[in-house]
Amino acid sequence: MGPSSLRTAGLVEALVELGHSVADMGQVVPVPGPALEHPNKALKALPAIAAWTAALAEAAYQISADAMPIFLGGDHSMSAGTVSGIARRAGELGKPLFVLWLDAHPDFHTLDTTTSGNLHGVPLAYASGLSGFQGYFPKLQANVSPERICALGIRSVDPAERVALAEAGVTVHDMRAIDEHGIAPLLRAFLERVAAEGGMLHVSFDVDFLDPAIAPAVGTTVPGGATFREAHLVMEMLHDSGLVTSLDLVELNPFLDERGRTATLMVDLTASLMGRRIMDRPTRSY
Ligand SMILES: NC(=[NH2+])NCCC[C@H](N)C(=O)O
Ligand SMILES: [Mn+2]
Ligand SMILES: [Mn+2]
Repeated sequence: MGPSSLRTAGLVEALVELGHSVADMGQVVPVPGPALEHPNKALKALPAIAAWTAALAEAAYQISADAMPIFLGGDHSMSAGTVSGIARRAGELGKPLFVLWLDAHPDFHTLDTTTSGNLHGVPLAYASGLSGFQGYFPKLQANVSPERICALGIRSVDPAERVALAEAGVTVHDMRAIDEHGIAPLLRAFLERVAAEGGMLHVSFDVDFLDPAIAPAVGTTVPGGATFREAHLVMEMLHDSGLVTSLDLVELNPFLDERGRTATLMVDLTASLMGRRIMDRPTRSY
């Protein structure tokens, strides 16, 4: 329902109004795989998510050759496919891939460490090449280097994730860091790294990055998220950087929305990322 809701809220129209040409590629179709038995009995919908991951990785790899793909979810397990597919493309282009993970959660579980069994909790670990997916998820053709990942807005981390993030060397800017330093300097430092290395930048935007007061339509709300102004600032800085090459919009659940306000906000934030601005700015400000 998430993609339909984003379309209904006018995503395509907003992009066209900004001068972009948009091709709606419709739905990715997964090919069902065999039933899979895993020692972690908590895992939910493992064969289905493995099939989605394979189909999305292939779609992301293909589309990223000549367009800026925007992937509409669906829950965040989608990004196991999109990030790994983009990583394969980046590898072929000989460009380092960076990932900005906008989320309340790092989604850095493996199939062995998740206790909820919800596979939207694992995509970043999978796309980073962590072990513990072999034989269940598609074999990774390329991964994103964990040192090139920046997770921003984090405020709910499980114990196993905390350990794995530190071991892997992921940059985590939690809400405390945002409170203390402001969101702009943290993002600016990351964008400067991407630019210095001539990298591609994939942005994975989970609705629960936002404060539930402005974005209620998500199943995993956590209080104390990014404000309306912080979120638009992030999007505007990303636009000004000229570095973003692909985007995920995930976790929107319209059944939980109030008069479409979350869907509308996600469309408006995407518009900011794609060039909508209040006033023209004389110089780049990131
Ligand atoms: N994409 C998300 N909303 N992820 C939430 C994950 C929450 C928790 N860490 C879990 O693994 O169950
Ligand atoms: Mn997430
Ligand atoms: Mn989340």
